[in-house]
Amino acid sequence: MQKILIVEDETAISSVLQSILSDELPTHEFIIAADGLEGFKYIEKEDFDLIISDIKMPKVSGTELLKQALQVKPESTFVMISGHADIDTAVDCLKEGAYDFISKPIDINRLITSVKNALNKEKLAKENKTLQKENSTLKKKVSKKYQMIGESPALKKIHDMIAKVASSDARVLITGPNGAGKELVAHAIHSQSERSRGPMVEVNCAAIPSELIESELFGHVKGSFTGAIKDKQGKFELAHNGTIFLDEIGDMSLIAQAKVLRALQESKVSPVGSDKEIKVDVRVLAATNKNMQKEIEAGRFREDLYHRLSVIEIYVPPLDDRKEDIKLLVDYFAKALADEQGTAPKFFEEGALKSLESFSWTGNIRELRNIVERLIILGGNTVTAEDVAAFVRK
Ligand SMILES: Nc1ncnc2c1ncn2[C@@H]1O[C@H](COP(=O)(O)OP(=O)(O)OP(=O)(O)O)[C@@H](O)[C@H]1O
Repeated sequence: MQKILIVEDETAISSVLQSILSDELPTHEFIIAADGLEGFKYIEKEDFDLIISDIKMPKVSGTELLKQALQVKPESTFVMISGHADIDTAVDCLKEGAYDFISKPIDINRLITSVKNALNKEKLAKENKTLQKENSTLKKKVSKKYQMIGESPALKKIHDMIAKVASSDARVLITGPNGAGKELVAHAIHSQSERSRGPMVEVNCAAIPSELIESELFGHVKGSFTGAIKDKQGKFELAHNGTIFLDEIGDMSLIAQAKVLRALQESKVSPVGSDKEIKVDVRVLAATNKNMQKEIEAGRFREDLYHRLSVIEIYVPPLDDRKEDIKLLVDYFAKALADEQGTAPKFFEEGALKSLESFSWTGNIRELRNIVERLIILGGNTVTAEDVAAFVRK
């Protein structure tokens, strides 16, 4: 039940207020306090959805009550009641944080509107808080999904680099073989940066046909080419105030590279078929498994774009160069998979771990994760070296 506190020293007025408002708001509970002091005691003890307070009262005035209450309960919503003589004080109350004021003699319609609006505001504020909580839980879940496990010197160095670059807007090129964790690095940079409140938009440059990449990145207007049946926003625009992650940038066509270069130079994008330019504030992260020097020498990648993208370069080494992380990764994946399936995590015997460490992991961490999943499904309750020998062909 929603609760409203009426603080008023004139009992005639407080009972009229209560009677009018309880007709309008029959499901609300009303509590009356005879002065500011009593009102404050109630506020300390209970939470009210709305406090209606007279300004002029003996002992503690309405203004004082407002200040004190907002100190202990900053989210309280106040509607003040003022006499003709204290309109200025009423305006001051608004500056102090009151939601509204009503002057005496009280106009009933004005009172009801103000009270309903104030309650609505309170309801919206509560809903907003719940949404914020849900959002932070979701963010925590997402950041768990992108957790980077490992304590090898190589991984520690990567964590240090991420912490250093996250706070800046510098462009970062993340290099390393397939499945090594480049996407995780990109997510970690975004989530540790100021931009984490904004979007992170990922584009897999290798997966988009070259004739569509321009429209994908910069958007298009209806009718600009066959199939453009309506206006479409590009990924750069969608990433405004956030981060764009250009994955597999080494596979981007030279034509698209020229367009991206222009977007980076001017911080503006032009949708296909439009002469309009849209200003975007986007941090660019890119990743590739290609050797960029070779790509440049072969004329497949523009050197000027490479320099623009690689202000900072983070190299994620293959798993074979950090085998000391295998045990931690196996434990982590075993636990994550058990959580997903709602089962107890399986234990990997020392012998099983030793075998896994002896392999060469060309598919890197992605491959290790798949093998752990296979062993959990096919192996015994405890995964042994024999299980590894039986189910992993290396
Ligand atoms: N250090 C790590 N801790 C936990 N999981 C990891 C780690 N590194 C990679 N992974 C997991 O391995 C898989 C591959 O990682 P990711 O996609 O980041 O690699 P990538 O280098 O971007 O690969 P590709 O070049 O193929 O896109 C993902 O499921 C990722 O969550």
